[in-house]
Amino acid sequence: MTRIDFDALVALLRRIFVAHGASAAVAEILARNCAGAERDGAASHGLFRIDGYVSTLQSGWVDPRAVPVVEDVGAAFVRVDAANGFTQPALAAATPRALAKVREAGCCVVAIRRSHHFAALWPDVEPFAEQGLVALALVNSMAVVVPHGGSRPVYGTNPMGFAAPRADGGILVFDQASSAMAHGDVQIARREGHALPPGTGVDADGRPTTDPAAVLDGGALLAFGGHKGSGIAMMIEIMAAALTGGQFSFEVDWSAHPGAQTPCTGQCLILIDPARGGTLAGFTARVERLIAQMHAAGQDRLPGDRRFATRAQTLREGIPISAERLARLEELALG
Ligand SMILES: NC(=O)C1=CN([C@@H]2O[C@H](COP(=O)(O)OP(=O)(O)OC[C@H]3O[C@@H](n4cnc5c(N)ncnc54)[C@H](OP(=O)(O)O)[C@@H]3O)[C@@H](O)[C@H]2O)C=CC1
Ligand SMILES: O=C([O-])C1=[NH+]CCC1
Repeated sequence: MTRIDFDALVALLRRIFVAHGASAAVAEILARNCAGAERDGAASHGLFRIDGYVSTLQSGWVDPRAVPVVEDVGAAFVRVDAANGFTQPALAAATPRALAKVREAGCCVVAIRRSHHFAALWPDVEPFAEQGLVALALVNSMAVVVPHGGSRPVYGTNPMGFAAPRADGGILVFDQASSAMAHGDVQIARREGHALPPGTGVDADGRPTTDPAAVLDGGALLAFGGHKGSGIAMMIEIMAAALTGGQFSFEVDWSAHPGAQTPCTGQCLILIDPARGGTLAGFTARVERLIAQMHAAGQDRLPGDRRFATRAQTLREGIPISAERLARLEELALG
């Protein structure tokens, strides 16, 4: 293992995206996003995803030069047509308008459609919480999750990311799939030869299995927490696809693009100015009171703590990377 500096990793990933057809603006956003996941130790959506991005770009399934179209459709509603590009550039394009609406109306819905999301959600919500806002992001993906009691996949792994400001200027963040495990982690388990915990998925015949290959090759994942997670996955389909005009996970059809891996669906963000419920200081004091009770009850760490600790360490010491992976990235950067 060696270590790479965050900025050097961003520069290397930027070269890979540009070499595979991305515009400079899209490459910059995706490179920061993916390097940020690796920096934070978010393995399922860091460098592990680069081969998937590249094979998707080579397949012609996504437009890496897409220019998103931002539509102002109400006092607190912004719609974005990502134009078959990646979601993060569409969100970046909508952000100034959305922030202006939050300042005016106290809240804003951002509804993004025709968008590819292949990443973690916390990068989508953290910047808003750092500006004193509460942010909730919902994304659907590709049909790999069986609805509770069903026998074939309908839902995506449908993550939700939530962030809120804290009293000390920090933020509280959670970000999780609504499946028992993220699809990326099942792929990592197969690569590393690990069994899955019982209750993660079923094989092609609908039988419970702990074999990641059986889940990935014709099987499916289960929602976390039985019917409760299944209900959340359903809600996310409605918010990220029905509300935005994006595709449901079961509508994603990339069969004409062998190698494609990025689901083209939709994303919904809800931004709220907590000061409208009183004052920002009052809100953050209430958040701290809740956190104090959680700690007092024995919760030893908050969601986000592991990532923030990893981030602090890797920014200090560099991001660990194997020589083999670094060589592979250098090779991909040549196009
Ligand atoms: N784009 C897409 O379509 C999809 C993306 N994803 C992404 O995959 C990533 C991983 O998802 P998933 O595997 O479900 O996430 P995890 O189960 O690893 O973590 C979910 C959340 O719980 C927190 N957490 C974990 N363990 C504890 C603990 N013991 N006590 C308190 N909090 C804890 C994590 O904080 P911490 O981060 O600090 O560990 C995180 O905020 C997410 O970033 C998600 O957005 C998933 C599905 C689809
Ligand atoms: O890990 C996951 O479940 C996914 N990540 C991007 C699409 C689905």
